[in-house]
Amino acid sequence: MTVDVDDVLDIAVGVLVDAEGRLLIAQRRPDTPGAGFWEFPGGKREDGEAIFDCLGRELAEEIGVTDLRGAPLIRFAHDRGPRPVRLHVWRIDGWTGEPGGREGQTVRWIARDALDEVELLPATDVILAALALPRRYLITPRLSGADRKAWFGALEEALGRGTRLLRLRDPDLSDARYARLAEVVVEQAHRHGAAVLLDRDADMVETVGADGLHWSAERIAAARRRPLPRERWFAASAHDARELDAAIAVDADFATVSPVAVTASHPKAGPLGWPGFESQRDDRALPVYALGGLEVADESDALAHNAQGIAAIRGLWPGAADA
Ligand SMILES: Nc1nc2c([nH]c(=O)n2[C@@H]2O[C@H](COP(=O)(O)OP(=O)(O)OP(=O)(O)O)[C@@H](O)[C@H]2O)c(=O)[nH]1
Repeated sequence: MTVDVDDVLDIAVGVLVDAEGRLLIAQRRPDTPGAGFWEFPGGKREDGEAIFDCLGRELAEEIGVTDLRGAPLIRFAHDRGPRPVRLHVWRIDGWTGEPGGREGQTVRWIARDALDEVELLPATDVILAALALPRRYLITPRLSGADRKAWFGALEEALGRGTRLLRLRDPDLSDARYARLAEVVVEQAHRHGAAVLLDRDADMVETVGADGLHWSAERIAAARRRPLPRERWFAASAHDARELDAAIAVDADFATVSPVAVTASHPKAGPLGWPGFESQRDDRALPVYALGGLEVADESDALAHNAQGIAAIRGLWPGAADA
């Protein structure tokens, strides 16, 4: 008998999101591993089956929906459940049919802010982080040396165009000046429902009412534990697999990996390219943005290579491309 060295099971998972933003969850039946826990519907890939075909088959069998419309959300491996699995998770925004428990399982729609009322399968936190994060992550260009009015005008335009997550980056500013800027930016961003991450000490997040931190790979390497509670975002910069592992070790919610392409801000760094990005990112259990020389047109490549989306300074800053 031959032993399958890759004994990780490939599982296709679909997160159905309705018009109100609620999610469809199903309770595992009593006779299955993980019985009683709630999960997103899905199941094991059969030999030779394409993963999206597997998703279509499982969702038709389990909840009676077909004709799925959606996009890949995240692929990650974990061994926190009954057995090691690699989850291929899709966000599904359109389908045909009325979802219901076709195999005797209970299913229900649940608002995201009610999810702590139910016991979810371990590692669902990774899926929820990916769902909560946008496809685009704006890193602000330096304000120092720029025209202040134009900078704030561009920020307003970016927020108006739908930016929902940004990192305030200005390494030239002292902590005191950075904190003063952060207060203004947080207020402006919150008016648009956008979250702001800072790259300084954890205390400043509280002081200026920001939404979290994004630390450099050096700072992550020196950190002993997560500096913020779970309610805030904690993000990490990484450039390779080792730095991503360091981010996971301090319980980061998500990371960036760079540089994917040649960048204006770091011209000397050799780009990874998409295959390099995907092999460094691998199937680690956290959302990872692709960063470095990317723009909106690169988003579909990013999704195809297991990225949460793209992070960028110039590529997402209004007017930067023509500057
Ligand atoms: N469907 C689903 N499975 C998940 C999630 N997270 C997670 O770790 N898993 C794991 O992935 C595996 C799914 O296997 P399954 O038993 O449901 O697959 P299946 O529908 O083909 O089952 P079957 O063997 O009864 O036909 C389980 O070990 C489950 O614990 C999730 O969010 N959704």
